[in-house]
Amino acid sequence: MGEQIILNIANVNKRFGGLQALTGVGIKIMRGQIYGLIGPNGAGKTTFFNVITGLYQPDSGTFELAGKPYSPSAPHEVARAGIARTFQNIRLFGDMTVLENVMVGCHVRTHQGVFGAVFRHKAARLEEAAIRARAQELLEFVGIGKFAGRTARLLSYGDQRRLEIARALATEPQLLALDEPAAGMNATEKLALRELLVKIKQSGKTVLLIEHDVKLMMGMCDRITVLEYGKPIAEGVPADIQKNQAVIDAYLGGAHA
Ligand SMILES: Nc1ncnc2c1ncn2[C@@H]1O[C@H](COP(=O)(O)OP(=O)(O)OP(=O)(O)O)[C@@H](O)[C@H]1O
Repeated sequence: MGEQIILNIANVNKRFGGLQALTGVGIKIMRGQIYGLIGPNGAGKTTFFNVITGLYQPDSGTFELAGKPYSPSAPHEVARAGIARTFQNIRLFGDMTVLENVMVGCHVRTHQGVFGAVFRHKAARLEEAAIRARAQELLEFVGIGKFAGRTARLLSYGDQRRLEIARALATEPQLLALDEPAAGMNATEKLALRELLVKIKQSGKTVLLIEHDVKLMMGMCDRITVLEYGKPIAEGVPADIQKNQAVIDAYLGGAHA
């Protein structure tokens, strides 16, 4: 089986008024990789992520998902193309149950959609049962199956992040994009997150993530791109990134430590 490029983005430029936030940024991710985006504060990581996922309009750039051009013109277009994302600040339906949160994600890919579910035709009822089972399966997969009936906002912080990941997986994405999934986690939760991401990779999914914890990234990513002041300064396997002088300088630079 040959390697397949799942995400191929080139030459992204993005300006905010007088600030050139991204200059000639690109990324090439192979299917089944965990791919990391790192860089000091203000390097442009979130901006690049927001461009990829349709939240910000780029000034230029080419975008391909699984060999097909996709338009990052709006978040729903990107979701339909097959990129699911999570956010730095957790965005769950806090008053719904844990299971229902994942079921919402499943509905993105079903025939009946939300209206079918509301009007409860027979076909919709059958599909609803299948969705419920699939949602439960995803909760087991991310390790929070026993909390299915709990109100989402009552989950611990780490488990809410797991729930977000389950909900994103429910849309059956080609690419899972995670914005700082370890933010606010303690060391134990971080290790558990790393295990989960490796498991997701082993299930055949591709993951792109931004993360500030460089050590965590080095131990988990297949490849890493480093941004500084909106420009790519290094790309490669963690062992090479760690030794790269430009990367070391960027992190030790102090101005944005
Ligand atoms: N909506 C916006 N309007 C104007 N400037 C912005 C906007 N979003 C980001 N910027 C600027 O673009 C630059 C890159 O910011 P960005 O948030 O992408 O960096 P980052 O690498 O994600 O940083 P951090 O690690 O702190 O999250 C910064 O100088 C920031 O102030």
